Amino acid sequence: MKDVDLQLPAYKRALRRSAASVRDGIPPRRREELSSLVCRHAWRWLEETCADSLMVYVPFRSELDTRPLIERCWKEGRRVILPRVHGDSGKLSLHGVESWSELAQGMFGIPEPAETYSVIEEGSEPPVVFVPGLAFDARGGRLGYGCGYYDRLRARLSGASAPGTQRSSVWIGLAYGAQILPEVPMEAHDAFMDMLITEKGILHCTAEGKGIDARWS
Ligand SMILES: Nc1nc2c(c(=O)[nH]1)N(C=O)[C@@H](CNc1ccc(C(=O)N[C@@H](CCC(=O)O)C(=O)O)cc1)CN2
Ligand SMILES: Nc1ncnc2c1ncn2[C@@H]1O[C@H](COP(=O)(O)OP(=O)(O)OP(=O)(O)O)[C@@H](O)[C@H]1O
Repeated sequence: MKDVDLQLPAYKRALRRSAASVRDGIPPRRREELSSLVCRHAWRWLEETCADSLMVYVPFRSELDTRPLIERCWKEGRRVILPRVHGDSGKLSLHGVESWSELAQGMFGIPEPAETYSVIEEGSEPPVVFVPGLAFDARGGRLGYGCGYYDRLRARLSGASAPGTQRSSVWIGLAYGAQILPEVPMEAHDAFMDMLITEKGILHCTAEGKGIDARWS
């Protein structure tokens, strides 16, 4: 094992702590304004795509608030899919949800659908996945809470497409601009995002992640 391998977990832990405190430091009213802008950008993008279903998350702690986007999707007849955490297997199950009343506090205090509720079968997963995170970079690098739920989901969805074909789902990180860092450390199992949406607009991620300020639309 190389020195860098030994140091990476500690570096990721420190980065998680500092990214969480940056996010917590955005005043609640400002978080609400920024979230509303991000949801508008996300909806604008969704209107241009023909995806009739999408996976999204319900926010907890100081995360970007996706609730305006979820309500817009319900109003306009797009299918909203939410994850449920399975702490024992480390898996996320996916569920179609049509109103807030279908959710209850799950593990970590996140509002989640019930275990048996409108389960999305493996192999018919959503074409669009909106992803939470502590920090992102312009390559599409992402730092989560460190349990690998979204990395495992990504591996599962990739495996579901036929060998030799391109992955069919688009992964989009939703974040405040303050969460975009010059570089987030990525390991072999970490899933890259295809796009990021912040209050500045939409960024199509590239492996080089260069020219970040010029590429928001
Ligand atoms: N809104 C939302 N839903 C989500 C996620 C998310 O990031 N945001 N997830 C994204 O994966 C999954 C939940 N993942 C989570 C993983 C860890 C912790 C957590 O509280 N971790 C502790 C540290 C635990 C440890 O170090 O062992 C902490 O942060 O204090 C919370 C949620 C699924 N649903
Ligand atoms: N495809 C996978 N199969 C099995 N284990 C995985 C897979 N992807 C990630 N993991 C495991 O998940 C753990 C957490 O990974 P990492 O530190 O990258 O989390 P994260 O991406 O920041 O968090 P999260 O996705 O929960 O928000 C690691 O121990 C890793 O080995």
